[in-house]
Amino acid sequence: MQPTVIAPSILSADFARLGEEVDNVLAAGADWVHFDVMDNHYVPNLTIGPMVCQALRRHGVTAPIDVHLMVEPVDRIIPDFAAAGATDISFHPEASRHVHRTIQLIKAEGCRAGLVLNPATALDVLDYVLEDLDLVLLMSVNPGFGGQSFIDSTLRKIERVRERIDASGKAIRLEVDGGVKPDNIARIAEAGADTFVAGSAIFGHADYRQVVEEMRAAVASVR
Ligand SMILES: O=C(CO)[C@H](O)[C@H](O)COP(=O)(O)O
Repeated sequence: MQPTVIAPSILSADFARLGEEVDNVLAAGADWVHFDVMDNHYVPNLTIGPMVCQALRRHGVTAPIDVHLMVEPVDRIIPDFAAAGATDISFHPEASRHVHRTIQLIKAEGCRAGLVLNPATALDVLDYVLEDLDLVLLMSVNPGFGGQSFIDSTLRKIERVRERIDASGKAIRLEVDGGVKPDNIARIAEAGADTFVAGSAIFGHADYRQVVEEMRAAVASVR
């Protein structure tokens, strides 16, 4: 299993002070910046694009930027995010005509490639591409909005994906996104996740360091 990563989703940050918010959450001990891109087409919400990613790099952010593309079609925007400083780019299989080709495109652009599975997406989609991936991102809410409740059936899914990653023998991260909080993160880690996205739980709290430390301690208690 990969070392633990806590990746705050900036979807719940104060966009009017984004650079400062990202600085503060990284100073509080977060590992990655999780960057949610919504197009009002694949999901019914609209957020931020490559210019904002580039602005964070220009602001001085050096941490990995983990881009979650909720965008359809997806291929055209991938080079723009790579040029803007993304390190990890994940996409939904439904948003790509040719999933294998999209994975190769992300890698050719110098980024780590992830596939995102919605709560109702079957694991079959991993059958012929798992070993090409650097990351599997399991959504534990339906994509589109922050602040939703964790869907408990995701725990069984995390276990199944953990088995498949371990059987592959590859260094593939298992990331979970949606409704992750200090009081459920241990169960999520126990099921097999190593990378944890949390938006409202972190940015909705006055003390980012306290939440990040609480989350990391909860994960450490079961790993
Ligand atoms: O991808 C997302 C929604 O599509 C968000 O990253 C996710 O929901 C995180 O927010 P929260 O921790 O508040 O649930």
